[in-house]
Amino acid sequence: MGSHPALPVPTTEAGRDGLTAFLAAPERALVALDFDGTLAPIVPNPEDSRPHPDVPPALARLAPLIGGLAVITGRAAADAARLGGFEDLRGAPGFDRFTVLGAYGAERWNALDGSLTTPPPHPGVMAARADLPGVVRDALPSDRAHIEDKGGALAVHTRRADDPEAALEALREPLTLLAARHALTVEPGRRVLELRPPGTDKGAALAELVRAARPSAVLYAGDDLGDLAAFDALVKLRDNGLPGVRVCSGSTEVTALAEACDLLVDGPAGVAALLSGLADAVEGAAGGTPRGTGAG
Ligand SMILES: O=P(O)(O)OC[C@H]1O[C@H](O[C@H]2O[C@H](CO)[C@@H](O)[C@H](O)[C@H]2O)[C@H](O)[C@@H](O)[C@@H]1O
Repeated sequence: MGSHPALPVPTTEAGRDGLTAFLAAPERALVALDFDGTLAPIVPNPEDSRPHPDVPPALARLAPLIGGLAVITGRAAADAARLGGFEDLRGAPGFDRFTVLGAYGAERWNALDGSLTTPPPHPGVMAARADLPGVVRDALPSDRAHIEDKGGALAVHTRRADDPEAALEALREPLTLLAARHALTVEPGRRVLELRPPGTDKGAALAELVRAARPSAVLYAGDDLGDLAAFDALVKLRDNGLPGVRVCSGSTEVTALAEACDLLVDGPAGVAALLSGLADAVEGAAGGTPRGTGAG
């Protein structure tokens, strides 16, 4: 890896190779980013989630310099586009190729035309919706949890409970049984257990983006347990010859990603600094001129 003062150095050799390959041909590189905890700081109410203030300018600088930019999130795709302010970026340089893969890859929002693709409602979600309030009440007679109805999935949050970790543990078994009754899967996350349709994950979503865009390198950043599937997919892609970097947006709530990553940064502020550092490095290498129109 050449010297780029604005860029942190990955701690693994594969990560350093990934970043070197990224910077060698940024106009063919793919950047895929998780939303909550990676672009947006964690807040008590999911509806209040917004990108860190340094994220939009960093994305605006980076998008025209690279081959492809995507958000892969557990949020509904339309919700992420709205909360992320991505609708406002439509028409901005480089955002014609920007896409949000929501619901762990089951939904897609395209910045090019604002189109949204969602799967038909899953019967298990519809059935579990009716049972869920009672199951939560029975599991937590003396504490509270908040149900987030995402349309295609149901998330039970304990962040606002008196004892969030104990509440999560009390919910784990009853929610697992409820999910099994309705052919759903339980997706654990930061103080949340989500009931969602099976059949996709962030690893499959990332692999599909790579299959479609055929980038020369890929960088994925995430913070939560659902992002481990994307880390695993990136390792498989690397085994098959595609260089890549796994970036962890660090937190004290989830440590598994920090142990599995090539580069640890300090939460969404650190992710924004990394994105901006990438733009600096690309612009520096090109003598201040944006590098091209991309391959995505
Ligand atoms: O894949 P992501 O973009 O990371 O989305 C995962 C879940 O994120 C949201 O929940 C998390 O963020 C909330 C807002 O900061 C926080 O209150 C909660 O404790 C976190 O778990 C979102 O609400 C979920 O729907 C997403 O699945």
